[in-house]
Amino acid sequence: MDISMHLMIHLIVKHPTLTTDCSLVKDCTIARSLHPIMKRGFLNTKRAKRSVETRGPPTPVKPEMLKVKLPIGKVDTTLPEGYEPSEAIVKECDSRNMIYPDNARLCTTLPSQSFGDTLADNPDNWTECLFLGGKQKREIVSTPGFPSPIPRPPQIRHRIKPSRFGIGMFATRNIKMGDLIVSERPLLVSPSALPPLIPNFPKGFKPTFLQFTQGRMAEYEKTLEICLGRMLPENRAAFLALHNSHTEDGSGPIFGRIRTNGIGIIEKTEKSDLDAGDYGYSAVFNDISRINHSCAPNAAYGFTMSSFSLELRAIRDIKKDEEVFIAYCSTSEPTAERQANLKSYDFECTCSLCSDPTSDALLAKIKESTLEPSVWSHNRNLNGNKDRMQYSKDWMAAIEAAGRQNLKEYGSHISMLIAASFGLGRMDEYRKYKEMNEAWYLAKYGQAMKLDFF
Ligand SMILES: C[S@@+](CC[C@H](N)C(=O)[O-])C[C@H]1O[C@@H](n2cnc3c(N)ncnc32)[C@H](O)[C@@H]1O
Repeated sequence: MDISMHLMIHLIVKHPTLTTDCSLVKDCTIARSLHPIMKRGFLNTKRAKRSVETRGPPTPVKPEMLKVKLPIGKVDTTLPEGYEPSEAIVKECDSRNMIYPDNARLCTTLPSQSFGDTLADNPDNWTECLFLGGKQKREIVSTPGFPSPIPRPPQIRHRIKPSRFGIGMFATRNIKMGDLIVSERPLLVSPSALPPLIPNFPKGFKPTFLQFTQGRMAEYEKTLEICLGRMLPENRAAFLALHNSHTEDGSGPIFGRIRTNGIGIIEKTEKSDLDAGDYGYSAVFNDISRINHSCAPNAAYGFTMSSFSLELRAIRDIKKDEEVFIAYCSTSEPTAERQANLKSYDFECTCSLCSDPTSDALLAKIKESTLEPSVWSHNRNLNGNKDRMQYSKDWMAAIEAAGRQNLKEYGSHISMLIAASFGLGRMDEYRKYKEMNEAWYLAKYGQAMKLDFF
């Protein structure tokens, strides 16, 4: 008997539901029991009787209670006496299944993984995904080319090691703007917002908004435990080794790490409401989640659906041994707004911009610099094009001196230089700015955004 036959018999014995044509790790859906435990004989136990007595059916909830304002910092995390998160009812399904009800909480592994596969079999790794409904899985799996191998730089260009801010990522060689630093498949993808899980508080208990949110987070943690339980042990250990800046606000250890390390990869489709399937999704990574924040970052990222990986690229040239930074918040906001947006990460930013009192005034001028209509108007006049070139070169130099190449205005000035150099027939400069433009766009928006110019 050959080794693959041995393996198959072993798998079928170990996983009796497995048939020879279905060796893939199964999906599962997660529902909730109204009561904490649902085992044979459950209703005869003391705990169950108490539960049946004290818990009613979930009470209707006012929509404002479901608004996603998560606590940060140190808050009162006590939950009412008698409350326990509901037990999850897990139902396995064939991982080739694509149709799931909109309200299903679906755990699936992408790309599909075979039973017994190890990271040596697939160094590109797998992602454990929690989706609300089947829409995201259908969209991802039907992406042309999915699952393509993750792109790799020609040599390893990053290292994870201690930094001023805990652990961080560092460049192991000089990296040019636009170059790939690393691409990585997430360990976990899950909804960016808290799903609408209503806690079953004891009958008659009227929770405050904070208590209600604490209950929702406790319920959600149970779901996340199931996702984590499906991971390869190495991936689970890597996830749990990540930093958690939400240890005192009631987020569980898994949700806390998602809040600390998650990077938005799938936008929600509707801005205003959070129907199932319209949730945005965020991803947590082994290496990329170690990158610290700067408001003047030297790297940016884009998610590529076909390889299901995040591509991290240099948004400006990076020197060997320099720390790699991304921005955790929008960098086109003034300092006070940025600091407020960073509160949930539990640190005060001390980057070169946050510590420079003149940086907000310069930011306002940079934004205005691309709004000037005379700069953009079609200009065949030779002097006009010369003026435009000088204007954009000066602004690019100012933006570079501030290390703010990640601002979209930097890209606008490169585009302006392409047009003006073309108008002046300066083809060497034209080619130089066109190359720069390609590198910058790739870093800023990833593979998804390709710009055709001239
Ligand atoms: C996504 S983790 C980054 C990796 C983290 N340094 C680690 O040790 O794993 C985010 C956390 O890193 C720290 N951090 C990131 N950027 C920082 C900065 N600019 N200043 C201070 N702390 C920072 C904060 O503790 C933040 O909650």
